[in-house]
Order: sequence, then C-alpha cells, then structure tokens
Amino acid sequence: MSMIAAFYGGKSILITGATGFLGKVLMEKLFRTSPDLKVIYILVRPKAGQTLQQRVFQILNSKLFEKVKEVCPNVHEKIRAIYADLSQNDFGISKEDMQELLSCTNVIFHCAATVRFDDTLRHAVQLNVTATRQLLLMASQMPKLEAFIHISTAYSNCNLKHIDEVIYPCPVEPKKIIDSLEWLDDAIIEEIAPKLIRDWPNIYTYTKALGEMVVQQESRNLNIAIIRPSIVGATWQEPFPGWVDNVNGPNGLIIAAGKGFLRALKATPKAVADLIPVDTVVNLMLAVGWYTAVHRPKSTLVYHSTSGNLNPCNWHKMGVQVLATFEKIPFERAFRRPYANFTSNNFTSQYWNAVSHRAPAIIYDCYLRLTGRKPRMTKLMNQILRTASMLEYFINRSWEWSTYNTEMLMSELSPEDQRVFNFDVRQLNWLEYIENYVLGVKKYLLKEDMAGIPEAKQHLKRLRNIHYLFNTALFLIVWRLLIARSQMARNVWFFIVSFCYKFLSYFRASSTLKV
Ligand SMILES: CCCCCCCCCCCCCCCCCC(=O)SCCNC(=O)CCNC(=O)[C@H](O)C(C)(C)COP(=O)(O)OP(=O)(O)OC[C@H]1O[C@@H](n2cnc3c(N)ncnc32)[C@H](O)[C@@H]1OP(=O)(O)O
Ligand SMILES: NC(=O)C1=CN([C@@H]2O[C@H](COP(=O)(O)OP(=O)(O)OC[C@H]3O[C@@H](n4cnc5c(N)ncnc54)[C@H](OP(=O)(O)O)[C@@H]3O)[C@@H](O)[C@H]2O)C=CC1
Repeated sequence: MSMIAAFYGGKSILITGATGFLGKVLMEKLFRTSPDLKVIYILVRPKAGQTLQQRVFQILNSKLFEKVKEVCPNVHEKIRAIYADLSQNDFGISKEDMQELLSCTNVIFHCAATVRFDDTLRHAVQLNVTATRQLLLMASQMPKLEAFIHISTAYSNCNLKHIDEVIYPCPVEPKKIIDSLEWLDDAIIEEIAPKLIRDWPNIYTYTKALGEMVVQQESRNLNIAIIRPSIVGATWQEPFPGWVDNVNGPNGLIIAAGKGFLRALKATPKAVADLIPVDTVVNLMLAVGWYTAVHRPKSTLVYHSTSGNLNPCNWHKMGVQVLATFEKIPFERAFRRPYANFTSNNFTSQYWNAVSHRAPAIIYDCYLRLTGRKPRMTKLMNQILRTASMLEYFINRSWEWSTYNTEMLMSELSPEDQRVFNFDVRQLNWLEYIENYVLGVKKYLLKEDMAGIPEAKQHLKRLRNIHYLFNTALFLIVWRLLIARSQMARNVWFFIVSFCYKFLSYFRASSTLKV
C-alpha cells in the first residue's frame, strides 16, 4: 500500500493555479491515486467568457482525465471551484467560502503565478509575491493545515551558477517593494524595474525569487516546503506520455521548428537542456506534501526538480532528436522543411535570422500580396523571433542545481511509493521522451490527426524540391551576374569549363581503349 496515497485519503486539499499546466496534472494524479480524498478546493477566476463551472467541466472532460473517471466516477462532486482572483488584495473570495477554506484545508499546493517573462513589475509582484504572502496569512489561520507546498522555479536564482537547496536573500526586501508599488505610478515602476531586477534576466524570475523570500519571512510556525522545477515539459509516463497544453517554454519553439518557421536558434549546443517532465514534478510535489506533513522538518526545505546533474541532456542532442522525430512524424502544412541550426555566435545568429527567417517571410508576403491575399508571415516571424530571443538566456547557459533534499526524500520512500510516485529522473530515456513529446505537441496542442502523416510527408518532399529549384536558380543568377562583371569570375569559369572538358575527353579516350 502506498503511504503517500493513503496520506491524501480523506484530506481537503487547496490548489491554486489548478487550471494551469502543472495544476491540472497535479489534480489528475491526486484523484487517480487517492480517489478517497475528501475534496479538492481550487481557486479559479472566470476566463475567456467561461464561468468557473464551465472551466472545471472542460478540464474534467478532457483526455487528461479519462483514467480518473474510471477510478473516481464521482470526481465532479469532489472538486469545489471557489471564485478567486489572486491579483486582488483579498483574492475576492466570499466570506462563506473563506470560512470553509480556513476551517477545512489540510494541505495547500500553491502553483498559481504569472509565468510571462515580460509581465509588468506591478502585476508580477502582485501575483508572485503579494498573493503568496496573502495565502500564507490565510494558511496561518487554518487550524487543520498540515503542509504548505510552494512552487517556485529553479531559475529564481539564475543569476548564480551553482544553486543549492536554500533560500537566497534578494538585494531589496520584498516588503519594501510591495509597499512602494502601492504609491508609485506605472510609468515610474517600469522605469525602475531594470534597476531592481539587476542581474536577473526578466521580471518573472526576479519576482519568483522575491516570492521565496516572502515564504521564508512569513512562514511563522507552518510546515512549509518549496519546490523548484526547471523547464517543465510534457508528461513522461502518466497518465500517458507526451501530454502538453500550452505554447510556453519549449512547446512554442517545437511548433515553430516543426512548421519550418524557426530553422536556427541562438543556443549553445553543449549547454545542459534542463527539462523535467511535468508528471515527475507532480510526483515530487505529492511526496513532499506527505513528507512535510508527516515528518515536519524543523526548517523550510527546498527541493530541486531538475534533470541536469542526474541525467544530463544537451541542446544539441535534443535538437537532433526533435528533428529525427519530425522526419518520422511531420507536422501538417509546414512552411519550410524543418531544420535546426544551433549557434552561440552572435554574428552567425544574425546571419541566419536574416537569411533563414526574415528573407523567406518577406518573399512569401510578396507572393501573398501578388495573389491578392493579406500578408501575414513577417508579423508571425517577428513574434517567433521575439519569443526565441526571450528564451535565449536559458539555452545559452548551464547551471548546477544540487539535489540533496530531493535524493534524501527518494531514499525515505517505500519501494511502493518509489514506484507510484516516481521522481527519479535517472530512469528517463531522453530519446524516447523527446519523441513522445513532439508527438504530444502534434496531437494535443496542434490537434493534428495521425491519418494526415502520409500527406504531410508528401508536402515535405514538395518543399524539398522547391528548395533545390530555388537554390539552383539563385546560384545561376548570381553566377551569371558575377561573370558579367568580374574578370576573376570569368577566369574561374573558364578554368572549370576547360577542366570538365579535359576530364570528359580523358574518360572517353580511356573507355574507347578498353573496348
Ligand atoms: C529543432 C528545434 C528544437 C527546439 C528545442 C526547444 C528549445 C526550448 C528552449 C526552451 C527554453 C525555455 C526556458 C524557460 C526557462 C524558465 C522556466 C520557468 O520557470 S518558465 C515558466 C514558463 N513560462 C514561459 O515559458 C513563458 C515564456 N513566454 C512568454 O513570456 C511570452 O510568450 C513571450 C514574452 C515570450 C512572448 O509574448 P507575446 O509575443 O505577447 O506572445 P504570447 O505568448 O502572448 O502569444 C500570442 C499568441 O500567439 C500564440 N503563440 C505563441 N507562440 C506560438 C507558437 N509557437 N505556435 C503557435 N501559437 C503560438 C499564443 O497562444 C497566443 O495566442 P492567443 O492566446 O492570443 O490566441
Ligand atoms: N511551466 C514551467 O516551465 C515552469 C513552471 N514553474 C512554476 O510552476 C507553477 C505553475 O506553472 P504553469 O502551470 O506552467 O503555469 P500556467 O501559466 O499554465 O498556470 C498558471 C496558473 O495560475 C493561475 N493564475 C494566474 N493568474 C491568476 C489570478 N490572477 N487569479 C487566479 N489564478 C491565477 C492561472 O489561472 P488561469 O487559468 O485563470 O489563467 C493558472 O491556473 C508556477 O508557479 C510557475 O512559476 C516553475 C518552473 C518551470
């Protein structure tokens, strides 16, 4: 019997960010392994014209939850969506709902955050710092609370090279920042933001670091743990391989590469590609929740959910495998044949951007204009290049994350728990994982049918022929111009022609002799 699964039985669990990528996989696993849990409270806001109930309905009826419905048929009754907007100071939760949350909650998983790299400082602080403080305040009023699990990111201290499982102080106190944002106006905030974030690459990682400090400062006598995942990728095994649901991180770039838009990337091929499957992160979260509640460590423990030091893979290997998968399982209606040129050199990268990205987009837009259609490729290309440039920081560096606490926890688990809540990334086969990942992007993000693969392959063949034709025509035009204008080019041309002629004459003469 799994001790972790048994621990969550009969419990009331509060999850923030349950409608997000990590949150959905967390809920799925909880319902599947502990169907006898009492209730999962989720803090949700209405979004995109959908009510809370519609959002929950959509999640529970998605493919991700198919297995859950078999194990826990009354899953609808065990999920309680509570209206909350974490960007409001009191979350906007009603009095009755607040009362229920305060009196019943046993475990909190705090996943909600703004993960946009370019968010405004005000919004990012509100969500990643102030909301965390507010939730801790609520937690301190929960008599039945056994554990509070805060999800941070392995990159919250990416200004360091070696990162231990400890909370590092930030140069400016989070409280000072929260207070000053109350009276500063937006224009001034955006002006001081670069000075505040110093050597952090973006507002997201900076505010996640501030969030950790808040956890440390406001922990009171709560049982708290922090989990720091690196780049969270598609599911590895559970509930099935390759599940993804948003275009964040690698997903958007895989789409852009598979569709032939993005053919070169400023990336250091040998840098560690620290991806971690989302189900691995979730298994660690559930194990940490159990350990924190049952063993009550004296201080706040930090757990790294990373792959780099246990089972490293680099961007070169990843790129090669992604391309190999595109050959086997191509995406439909590609713009160009997929290709991945990784270069860490600035000049080469600029060159590829001009030749491989901007030029084809401009040519295609001209073609659209000439055929009376609206040009769109340049705009799309600019967006893809902007996203790629925002991710550049993370694909041109390697970090060392120590994993003592994560390994300690692994050794504390029973063999059954190690199997059911497996977070041992050493068992991950990267080639298999990446293939399933790309397949998952095709199936679950792009919603492409597998029956379309032969047509997609035919399309790629046509693109290859167009590519050869285009290159040959371009070469001939350039060469013709050169010959017309340069004596040296004419000399080279004469040399090549006479060499070929001599070679052919020799070949003909020797074959006549043999006969
Ligand atoms: C062979 C090649 C091999 C490839 C190898 C892969 C390499 C992977 C490298 C990955 C490195 C990732 C590092 C992350 C590290 C930090 C870890 C965390 O904690 S981070 C935590 C995770 N956080 C992150 O990862 C956040 C990172 N992302 C961001 O912060 C922002 O997206 C942005 C600032 C980069 C661009 O903002 P902006 O320009 O405003 O663009 P919006 O986003 O607003 O999108 C606008 C619309 O376009 C849509 N769409 C977009 N892309 C694609 C696509 N490719 N396709 C289709 N659609 C796409 C999008 O859905 C939206 O549609 P709609 O809703 O309007 O209908
Ligand atoms: N994905 C990754 O690569 C990594 C993620 N992490 C961390 O993991 C956690 C989860 O990330 P992930 O699932 O990928 O992110 P998502 O963007 O998929 O999910 C974010 C969640 O937060 C919720 N949320 C955002 N703003 C509000 C708000 N104002 N009120 C209520 N809820 C809100 C979203 O709700 P809604 O659906 O309404 O928008 C959503 O449920 C985050 O803390 C992130 O920092 C750490 C490392 C890497």
